[in-house]
Amino acid sequence: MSQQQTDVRLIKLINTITVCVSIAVGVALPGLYFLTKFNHQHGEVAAFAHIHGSLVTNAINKNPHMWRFEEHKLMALMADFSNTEHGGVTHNKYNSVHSLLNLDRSAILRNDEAVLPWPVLSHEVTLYDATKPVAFYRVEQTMRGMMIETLFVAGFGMLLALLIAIPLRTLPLRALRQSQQRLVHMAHHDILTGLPNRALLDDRLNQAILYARRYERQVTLVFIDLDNFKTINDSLGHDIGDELLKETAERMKQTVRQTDTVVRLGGDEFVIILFDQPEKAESITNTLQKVRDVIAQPLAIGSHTLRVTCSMGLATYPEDGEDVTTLLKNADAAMYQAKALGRNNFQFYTPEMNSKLQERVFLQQGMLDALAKNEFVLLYQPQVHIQTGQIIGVETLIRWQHPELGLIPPLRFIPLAEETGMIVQIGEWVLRTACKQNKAWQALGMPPIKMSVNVSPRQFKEKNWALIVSSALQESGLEAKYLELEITESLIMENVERAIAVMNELQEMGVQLSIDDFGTGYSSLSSLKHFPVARIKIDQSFIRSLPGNDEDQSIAMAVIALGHKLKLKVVAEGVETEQQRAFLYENECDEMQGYHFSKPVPAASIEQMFVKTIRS
Ligand SMILES: Nc1nc2c(ncn2[C@@H]2O[C@H](COP(=O)(O)O[C@H]3[C@@H](O)[C@H](n4cnc5c(=O)[nH]c(N)nc54)O[C@@H]3COP(=O)(O)O)[C@@H](O)[C@H]2O)c(=O)[nH]1
Repeated sequence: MSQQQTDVRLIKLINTITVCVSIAVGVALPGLYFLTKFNHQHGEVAAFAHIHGSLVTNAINKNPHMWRFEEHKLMALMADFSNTEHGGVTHNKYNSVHSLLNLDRSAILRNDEAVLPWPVLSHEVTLYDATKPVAFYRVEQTMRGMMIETLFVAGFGMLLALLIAIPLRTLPLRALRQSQQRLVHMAHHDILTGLPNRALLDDRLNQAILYARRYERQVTLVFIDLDNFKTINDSLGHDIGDELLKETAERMKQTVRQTDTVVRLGGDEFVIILFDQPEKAESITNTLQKVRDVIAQPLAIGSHTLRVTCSMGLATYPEDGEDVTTLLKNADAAMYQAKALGRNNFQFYTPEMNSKLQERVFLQQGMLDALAKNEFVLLYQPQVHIQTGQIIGVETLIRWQHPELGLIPPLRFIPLAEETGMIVQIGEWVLRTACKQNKAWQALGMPPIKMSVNVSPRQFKEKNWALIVSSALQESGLEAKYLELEITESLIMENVERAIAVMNELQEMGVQLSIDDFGTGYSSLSSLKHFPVARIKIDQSFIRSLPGNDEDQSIAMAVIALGHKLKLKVVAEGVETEQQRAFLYENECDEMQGYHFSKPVPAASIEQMFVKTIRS
């Protein structure tokens, strides 16, 4: 049954109850009053008739032949009884007419000649001489007074019924109306922020498009996604995340015009409909800048001061789409482009963006069963001891052998896997395969080397991550000391305490840890000494311009010195030239990895490298 039908039924029920209660009060009250009064008066009249009747019967019995002639005496008796208290019975306030009647019911005596006002209540008793009926005694009383009183009570009853009926009907109807309004509001608004939701977005955007079509104006749809919301939500909890969303929503609302609509699509995704735009880019840019600035303002929640940025994508009617679905799809594509371009910026939609989004969807769907179809492959890049030139380990690097797109590099699908959570399964597969491969190399008689595996933030946050690592080691039979997990600096900095706890757990298992991309993640140098890591990897961006660039020289030398002071091994990434190798050799960097020695290669190539090394 629809909500509308239920409501109609409820209204009918409320009306019926109101009518029933009104009738009960308005009719039953005077009815009850009348019945009580009637019974009382009827009883009184009957009592009078019996008492008087017995007195007259006494007179008859005393003087069986003469009582008919004792008119005065009987009259006095009747008058007496009709106006005074007698025998414990108080006389009724309504006048009574007492009559002594013949057997043919013609009057012998009557105490009052006045005609009693209608309606009249009467009671008759038969008078006997011995056992023989000789007369009747009748008492009559008017019910007029009682009827008038009943009318007053009826009037009062109706007033009371009205007083009850008004709130009885209006209160539940008001509550019903309020609940209907609440339901309608809930159906069109987001509960957390109070902003319009997707359903209302369709309606408002349609209206805006119709208006723009008629007056030859434009409508711009801005798709907004908060950049680092997920990290905040995961690390500080949902309550803080909710507060952040509420405040961000309020800030956006305050920034745009009242005719514009801010919508929450869900999660950390918002949409703004910029209504009635004169032209496309220029005037909008100011608004977008304001929205971006207002979102980026620091926000104090509890003891935390939070900063979020946002990525925005824009699609404009009519140029980028003429209906709600197309505009939304294109603004979404533009937003993804903004994300891909480093976040915290806005992008206007271009048709090429859709092909990127299509690829994204295509990859996302393909990734779901790529594991089952065995489409992922691992390459291994040697890590070399700079002083001896010996391979001391390899870094595991994934590739996706796509049946249609060919070999896909990790940067095209790992961020997507990270976003969708698929990285957890993929990462586990990489870990297990890498451990088995290293053990297989050992079984082939190769000298034991260290196998480095990249750990993504999402994987590291898994509650049972350490357990997965231990199970991969057990399953492969690889000793923990031959496994190294590479964790990025920014991952550690997301939640330093937890990262240290997990790293300690892994270190206790005997697994080695290294900090990847060192120098790019703003880790505080003081906290570095608490990280249970064995190695730091200088990011390739600092190696690329060596030895020519003075600043990169200083950074590389500083990282090497810092690492050695903390008793850590230092590895240089992305070493491509002999000059770079020489610089690192002179500055006592411990290990290196890069195209200068070898690109990432399949497992068989690593085996051949070892065979060559042994032969030479
Ligand atoms: N979570 C996981 N991340 C992974 C995994 N496999 C790879 N990745 C990450 O993807 C990023 C890109 O990797 P890739 O394209 O494989 O690039 C690596 C090397 O090929 C490249 N490299 C190495 N030497 C050189 C060089 O001399 N020049 C040059 N231009 N590039 C070089 O560097 C990448 C290795 O980077 P890093 O991991 O920082 O050591 C990359 O971030 C991978 O981490 C995976 O299984 N899981």
